[in-house]
Amino acid sequence: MLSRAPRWTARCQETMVATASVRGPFSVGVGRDILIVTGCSTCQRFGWLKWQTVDSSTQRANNLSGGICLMDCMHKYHTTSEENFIDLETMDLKSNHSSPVLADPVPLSKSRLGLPSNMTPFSPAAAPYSSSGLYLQIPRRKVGKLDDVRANSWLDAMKASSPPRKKLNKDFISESQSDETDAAYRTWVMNHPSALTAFHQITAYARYKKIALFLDYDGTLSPIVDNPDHAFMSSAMRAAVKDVAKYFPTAIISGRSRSKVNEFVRLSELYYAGSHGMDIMGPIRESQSVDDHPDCIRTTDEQGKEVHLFQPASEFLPMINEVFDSLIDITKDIVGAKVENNKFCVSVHYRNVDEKMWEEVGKRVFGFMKDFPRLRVTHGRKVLEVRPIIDWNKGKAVEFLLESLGLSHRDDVLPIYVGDDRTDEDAFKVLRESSRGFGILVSTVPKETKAFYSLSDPSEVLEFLKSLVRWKKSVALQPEDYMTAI
Ligand SMILES: O=P(O)(O)OC[C@H]1O[C@H](O[C@H]2O[C@H](CO)[C@@H](O)[C@H](O)[C@H]2O)[C@H](O)[C@@H](O)[C@@H]1O
Repeated sequence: MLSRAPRWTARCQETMVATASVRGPFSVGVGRDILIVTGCSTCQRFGWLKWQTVDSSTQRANNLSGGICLMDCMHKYHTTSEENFIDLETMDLKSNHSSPVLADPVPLSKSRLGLPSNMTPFSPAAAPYSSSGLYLQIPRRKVGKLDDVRANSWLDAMKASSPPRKKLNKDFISESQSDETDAAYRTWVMNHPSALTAFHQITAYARYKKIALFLDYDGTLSPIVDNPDHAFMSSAMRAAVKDVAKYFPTAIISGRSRSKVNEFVRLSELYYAGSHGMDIMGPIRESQSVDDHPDCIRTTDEQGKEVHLFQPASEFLPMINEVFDSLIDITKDIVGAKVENNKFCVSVHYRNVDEKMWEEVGKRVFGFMKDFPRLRVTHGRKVLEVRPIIDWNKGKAVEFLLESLGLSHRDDVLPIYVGDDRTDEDAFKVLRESSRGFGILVSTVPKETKAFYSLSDPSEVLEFLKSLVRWKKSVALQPEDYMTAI
């Protein structure tokens, strides 16, 4: 049963399930209905709502009636972490549609999470509390009402999924709006300094360490373009990535299929992880934990080199293919919609769909995915991404690759992850929480992020990679430093 009592600021309305500030998993009940809300210990975000029938004499749930995911995180959602502060008041729980998955509508801020101002996501939590008063009285609701909770949020998320670029924005917003935008960006950059401006700081820290570089592809190495098949990287970027890979172990971790990203990058000196890290080709090292992993096999790459192939979602392949075909079919009459097969995930692009039709795209995709409880839908940049519900993401991929490279559990290793999208947050978080390395978010607009530094766009990423190489070459001229860093 529940070990901690929620701290309530209770309020219940028809359009809102409940208003509460709580810690840890809790349940809310009246009569025979309870609502269980759990947060995620990994993301420290609001997690799932489940509603259950409860035995009124024992107050124990005896029959699972339904559940919805309120975020795009699929970590283990059961947690007793005191860090899970949840503020339902901030959730806009209304609308009339039903779907199995409700994605995170907007980036969550500390206040949205209900974190007290003196508590960062990394600080130990506040005092424990007693186990009394577990149930909040809320009006009995029809399941339909709970279903109502969802749809507006995915539409909002679709709209917010790729804010207009700052430069473009300036063409059609007023000067004062532009000033405001710039001021917000400047404030944000103070909290997430530019990795170029702070380059000396980064290298000072990296001087006696071995850097391992992890790079996202779309929006990081290649600019965001309308046609996903045309997201080519420039030859200057290719040369820079090739160069950094000479000095630092470098991997690309993309939402694309591994073969597609390989085709774009065409560099054999890198390691590649496709499908949001669910398809990793990494080096063979003497790492028992990698070898022992049930989803990992030894094979050879195109050059005949022995490699590790790790595909933790391989059992989902037939299902993903089926979903891919169906999603093509159900969106074929929506002008501009494009469905992309990323092997262990499927992307439904709506960048080129008239905004008036976005809701229709969402309705059809979420409606269809209702029949696939083992798959989930997350939001990328003007794209809905369908993927297996497994506890695997880009953060896990970073850990796996570090292990494969023999770089885990070493104090002298500095992993750096550069990415622009929400799925990259899992990697930023892993690095931040392990205090091992740091993330660099590529963004022209302020975003809630676990990255430490920022870069505005791929052209700055290029500059950063070139600076790393220049720095490394200069360090290499100093033999003792070089030897330490190897
Ligand atoms: O993890 P990533 O490498 O960043 O991949 C995420 C998605 O990237 C691609 O879509 C994005 O870039 C396209 C090309 O610039 C753009 O048209 C689209 O709107 C963006 O969402 C890719 O096509 C998706 O499959 C990936 O999931």
